[in-house]
Amino acid sequence: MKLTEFAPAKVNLHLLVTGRRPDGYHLLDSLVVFPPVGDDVSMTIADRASLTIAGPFAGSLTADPDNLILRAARRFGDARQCTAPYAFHLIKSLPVASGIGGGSADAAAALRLLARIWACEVPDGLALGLGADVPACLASTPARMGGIGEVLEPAPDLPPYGMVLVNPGVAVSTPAIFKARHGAFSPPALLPRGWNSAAAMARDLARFGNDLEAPAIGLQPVIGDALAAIRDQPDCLLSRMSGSGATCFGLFPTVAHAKRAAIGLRREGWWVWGG
Ligand SMILES: C[C@](O)(CO)[C@H](O)COP(=O)(O)OP(=O)(O)OC[C@H]1O[C@@H](n2ccc(N)nc2=O)[C@H](O)[C@@H]1O
Ligand SMILES: Nc1ncnc2c1ncn2[C@@H]1O[C@H](COP(=O)(O)OP(=O)(O)OP(=O)(O)O)[C@@H](O)[C@H]1O
Repeated sequence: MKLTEFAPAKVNLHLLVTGRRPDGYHLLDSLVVFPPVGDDVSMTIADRASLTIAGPFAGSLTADPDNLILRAARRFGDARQCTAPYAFHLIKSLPVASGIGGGSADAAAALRLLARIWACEVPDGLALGLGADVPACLASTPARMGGIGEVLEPAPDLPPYGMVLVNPGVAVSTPAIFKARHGAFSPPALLPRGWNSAAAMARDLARFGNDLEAPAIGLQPVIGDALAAIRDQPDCLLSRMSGSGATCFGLFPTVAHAKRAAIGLRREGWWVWGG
């Protein structure tokens, strides 16, 4: 029997660093959404745990025991005092270390697969122990993220909108970006209960940026080029970086506008999606 879970990208529509815990982790306020682009994780019964990887970004990863999928399976097995003798297969369609939570999404998909086959809930705290983005990716529904990533509240009602994602071909280390961030902390965003148009949503989000964008551009200036290229597309309502970068997104009035913009954004070495 083969079970499959889609592991959608996570996009931070805004990302404010609101404080720092004594252990060094940062407190965040973010609105996260999960566009319909991502990896696929499947699982079959086997003699022992294993992982194979295919897909456009398979070459950026090794299927070693440190892979977040195998880490997630081990942790879940340990929590249930059993092993997880499953063969996982990952189709890696998202760029690696790119601010859209690909590894977190894969780990969350592995947890969902095991929860399905074991007919149980994922134990409290297990997702967060794998990474700050894993709790949000476990649910993979729009959410307002707080704490270091573990506080998840319902997102405002979202209107229909189009989105492009652009990764300018550079991998970015999340700890390095947090370390490069200096200055005051931001207050959390004040957002309405919902928006009835993409333009209204973009207008409000324009007031709250991504506090990691400037440090990321400092380390990888090509991120600034990606943001400018998105902004230059017809009908672009807002362009920002997601997470710790380097992937940037643009908001558009409709999916059709976003798909058109994605065609205009194609560059050698860039990964582009629109939908
Ligand atoms: C920037 C975001 O993408 C926003 O959604 C996430 O907070 C990052 O989540 P993630 O990649 O799952 O992060 P983790 O693997 O838990 O942490 C990597 C490193 O990022 C830093 N980190 C991460 C999350 C957080 N709230 N504060 C931090 O300071 C820490 O140095 C940590 O050692
Ligand atoms: N299945 C996986 N997919 C991607 N990266 C993985 C995976 N397993 C382990 N990793 C490692 O995790 C690190 C972060 O990768 P990931 O793609 O999740 O970063 P990210 O998109 O910047 O995440 P975030 O938005 O949560 O900061 C990489 O250095 C990568 O080698």
